[in-house]
Amino acid sequence: MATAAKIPVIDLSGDDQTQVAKDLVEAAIEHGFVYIRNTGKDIPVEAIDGAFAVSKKLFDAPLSEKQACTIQKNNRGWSAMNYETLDPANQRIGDFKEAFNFGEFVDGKAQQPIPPTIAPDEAQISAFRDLCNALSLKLNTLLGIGLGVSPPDFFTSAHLRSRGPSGSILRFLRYPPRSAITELAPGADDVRAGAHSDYGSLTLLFRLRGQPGLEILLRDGKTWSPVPVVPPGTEDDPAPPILMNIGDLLSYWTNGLLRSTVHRVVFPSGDSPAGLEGEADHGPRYSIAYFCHPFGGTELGPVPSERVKEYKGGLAEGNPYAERKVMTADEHLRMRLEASYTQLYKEGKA
Ligand SMILES: O=C(O)CCC(=O)C(=O)O
Ligand SMILES: [Fe+2]
Repeated sequence: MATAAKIPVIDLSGDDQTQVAKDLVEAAIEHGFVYIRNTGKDIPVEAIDGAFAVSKKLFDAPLSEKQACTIQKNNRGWSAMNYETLDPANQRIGDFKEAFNFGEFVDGKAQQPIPPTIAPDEAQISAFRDLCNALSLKLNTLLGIGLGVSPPDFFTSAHLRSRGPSGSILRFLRYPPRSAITELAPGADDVRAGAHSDYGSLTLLFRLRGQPGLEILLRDGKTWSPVPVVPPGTEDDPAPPILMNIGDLLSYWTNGLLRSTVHRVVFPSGDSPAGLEGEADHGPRYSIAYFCHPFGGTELGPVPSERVKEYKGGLAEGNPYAERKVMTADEHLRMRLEASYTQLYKEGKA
């Protein structure tokens, strides 16, 4: 039986920030994933609880309200069950999930249609997105310091709003239990989210206790390893850690030194795998992701860092996108969206 991934847990509030930066970079090189201990300093626990409450409300809203917000080529809005296919080469049908993507807000107002059911919560969603953005900037700064990039704020400055619009997205996700799916009943090989790497620079992921399902592809390129929601040492924290992972753009910027690790979400298997006791769940699963992107025109060549220059290793296993194929952040995003939303882009070409 698969054993839980041994992903390091980091406390960003450590006194020695140089050490924190180094630990973060080592985890990003070795695993591409790191747990950020959540003691409520960067993102208050109430803000996370509040965001999950709004997410539940959103997905429970009448279908017509969600359909009126159907996802567009700007990557904003609602994607219905099976609409997105994260691993088109290997999936029989699309992901068994619903998702809602929020792009930027201006003065607390969404710049896209949102379901009337959550209109009273608009400012709260905007504030949560801001908190995620601030933590992402902090992590980008630490990565720059830990890698010895010159200047150390190289990554962060590519993410400043003043540089221009970015593809950053706050995403609410709801995965129904297998038992609740009547049409297109999932078969043994079907997944809640197909194997993929993330499209931005880095991702923050919020999960709920007892709702497992995320797996990462290990360095052998074939073993899937479950990622516990509450890893050892964090059981008494006020909230599960925030999971941070490296996306394709930080892989490009570092010639693959930082790993854009392939991951997926599966249906619960029934038993708790070793290290995941208490995480066998049969109800719906909710998660929230913040996909941090630099401004769209950002060029993705390798950054000025000796560590990056010296790196002659490989790219993340099973990730066909870990090597740069395009020049800018916008071009990359467009390439990835075209591959996972075939219907949306086919309609446009007709
Ligand atoms: O729901 C999760 O745990 C992960 C979702 C994910 O990987 C994604 O949306 O990119
Ligand atoms: Fe992902």
